[in-house]
Amino acid sequence: MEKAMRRHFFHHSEEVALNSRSAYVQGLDAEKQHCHWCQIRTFTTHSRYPITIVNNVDDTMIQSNFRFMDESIRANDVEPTRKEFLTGCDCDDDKGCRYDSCTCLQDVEDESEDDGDDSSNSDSEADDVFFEDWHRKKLRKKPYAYHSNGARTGHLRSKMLTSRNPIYECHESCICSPDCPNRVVERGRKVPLQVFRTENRGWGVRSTVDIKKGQFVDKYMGEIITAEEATRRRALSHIAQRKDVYLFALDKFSTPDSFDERLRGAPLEVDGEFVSGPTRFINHSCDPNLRIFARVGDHADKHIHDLAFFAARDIPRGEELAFDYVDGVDDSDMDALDPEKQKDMARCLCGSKKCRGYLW
Ligand SMILES: C[S@@+](CC[C@H](N)C(=O)[O-])C[C@H]1O[C@@H](n2cnc3c(N)ncnc32)[C@H](O)[C@@H]1O
Repeated sequence: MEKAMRRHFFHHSEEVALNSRSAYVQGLDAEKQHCHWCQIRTFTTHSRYPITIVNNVDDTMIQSNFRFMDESIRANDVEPTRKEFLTGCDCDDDKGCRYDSCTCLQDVEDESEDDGDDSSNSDSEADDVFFEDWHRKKLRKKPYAYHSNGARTGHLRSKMLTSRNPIYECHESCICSPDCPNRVVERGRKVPLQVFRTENRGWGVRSTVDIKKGQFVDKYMGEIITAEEATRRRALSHIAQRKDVYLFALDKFSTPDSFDERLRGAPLEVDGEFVSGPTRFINHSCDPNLRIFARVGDHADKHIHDLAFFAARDIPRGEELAFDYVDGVDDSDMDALDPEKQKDMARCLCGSKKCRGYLW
């Protein structure tokens, strides 16, 4: 690790490059492109919320064919949505985005809006003044995904946190401002993350600050590829069915009778094995402190929705971050209950009291 640091600072620093012959400079540029520290330093939020890599266990480096990116990249055959189909809300006041008229929330199901969770953070006086007019009586509040007042502003509400509902956010095509309370994932990671070497499960991830229940941590990034390409990569992978651990299907809105043909067929997938952000190193736990949610901004981009990690409970700094790789799978369906099948299964080393014993 120390060797790699030295190589980084002394062998491809700006100063050396400027004073060198051009071929040498080109060589250094190529070297920089493959340097994990250089890749991380290009992240937009790195200076405020740095990502660090530490290994106090052994000499292992992050695999050299891995590349850190702070946004997913679309494969060439995955077309972006045509501009004329992009839409946003026309709320000219951010507070309006909490109400029925905000088109970003048009697909949010109208459940009881009072989940008992917002009681300590009921609308502020400013909110009350703004909506004391007839709007307040006429427009129904939507079950908003985030707290919008008090200490928990921007944190996912408890009811949402335990659900499997997607998150609908306002976004860059909307009239509301970039400060709209309904743009949490869009504003990006605000938690410094550390990729660290664990004793027995390769690399893992932790935060160097405390994280609050419901707080957004980061997105899962990778190459966005077609279902056919994902199948091809699974077949080619030397890690066989374990390739699935890096592939996430973007299937939250997929349904055979959708009017959007992109949602009718096999969904796109995100492959984070070789190109991804720090969340690609998050390990599994049977008693996880994170949950992953589908998040959509523009409704025309449902087929390419984000995958966003949120804290399922308060997480003290330094505690390893983990999510359940098989969240939602009924325990009774699991092969882990069958002693014959256990022979081919990977042992789970999460160490929690609730450990199911096997990863898959
Ligand atoms: C998405 S990667 C996570 C990062 C990985 N530890 C690394 O070093 O690249 C998933 C792999 O991590 C390991 N892993 C994750 N959670 C584990 C657990 N609870 N027990 C044992 N191995 C685990 C398995 O090898 C799994 O294939």
